[in-house]
Amino acid sequence: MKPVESADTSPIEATGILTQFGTNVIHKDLDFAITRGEIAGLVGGSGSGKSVLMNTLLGLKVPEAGEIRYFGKRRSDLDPVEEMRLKNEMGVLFQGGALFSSLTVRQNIMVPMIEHLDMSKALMCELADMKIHMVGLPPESAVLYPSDLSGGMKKRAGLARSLALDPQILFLDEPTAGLDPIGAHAFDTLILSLRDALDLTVLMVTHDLDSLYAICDRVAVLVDKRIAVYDRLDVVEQYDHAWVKEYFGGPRSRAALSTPGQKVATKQKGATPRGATAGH
Ligand SMILES: Nc1ncnc2c1ncn2[C@@H]1O[C@H](COP(=O)(O)OP(=O)(O)OP(=O)(O)O)[C@@H](O)[C@H]1O
Repeated sequence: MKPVESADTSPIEATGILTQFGTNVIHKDLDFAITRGEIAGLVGGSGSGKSVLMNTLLGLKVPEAGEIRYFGKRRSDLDPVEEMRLKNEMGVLFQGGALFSSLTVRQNIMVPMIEHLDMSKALMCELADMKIHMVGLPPESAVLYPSDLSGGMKKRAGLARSLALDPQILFLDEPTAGLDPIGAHAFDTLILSLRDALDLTVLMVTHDLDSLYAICDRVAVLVDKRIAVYDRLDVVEQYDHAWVKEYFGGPRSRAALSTPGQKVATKQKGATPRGATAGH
């Protein structure tokens, strides 16, 4: 399912983005392009517009100006079939998992399948159970309801649903929020292994410094309504901006860098210990 892909084009490239609500300008002259196969972190102060940017890249909010290309093509140039396929290429894990409380885990995962795939229910069940296995949930969780799940299990169930249609791009909104350090570390490891196994491109909005250091190839900083810097963390840390200095030079960042603990085996820049819970 790679209809709009061309080998060396960015899965998502946004240029000159302007978004606003009434007179409240959220992004101005914002440029951002994700490289295929990377895990990109997106950080910024509270209210800086990270979620709005994610929604804009997902196509849920139309920018007032600027252009977003998906695999090199403008959304407005896609025909209805390509548009539908593009939607299926983007999986999203919203904060809290956003599971339907009246459906079991398996049924939750089947929701996008029923909407978009033409196959038997039996096959969908089988696929849903594969996703359950993929995210490290026990098989018996298939018939549990969200209220029966722990916070970490809910995240995994949400992740399984976001993978239901085998997307190429995965959007994660605060995936480790609310998890204890051990659960968060396990989730980081899962994201990394899924990226490698499924050749995913991942955009992760997070306040979790440990996650940033553990699994992100590059980190984008959203300040002053635009992406001020988007690079490896060792470069971002040195970026000359007051918010960046405070965020990456503050006590929590130092804790993330120095606390002994587990490491996520990663192909990128040295993995970083997860110790104190980070956030801001
Ligand atoms: N539907 C909306 N209508 C009006 N204003 C909105 C809407 N959605 C978001 N905003 C505003 O856009 C700005 C950015 O919000 P956004 O949720 O993207 O911030 P954020 O960086 O994700 O913050 P946080 O880290 O606290 O979650 C805020 O000022 C918010 O009030």
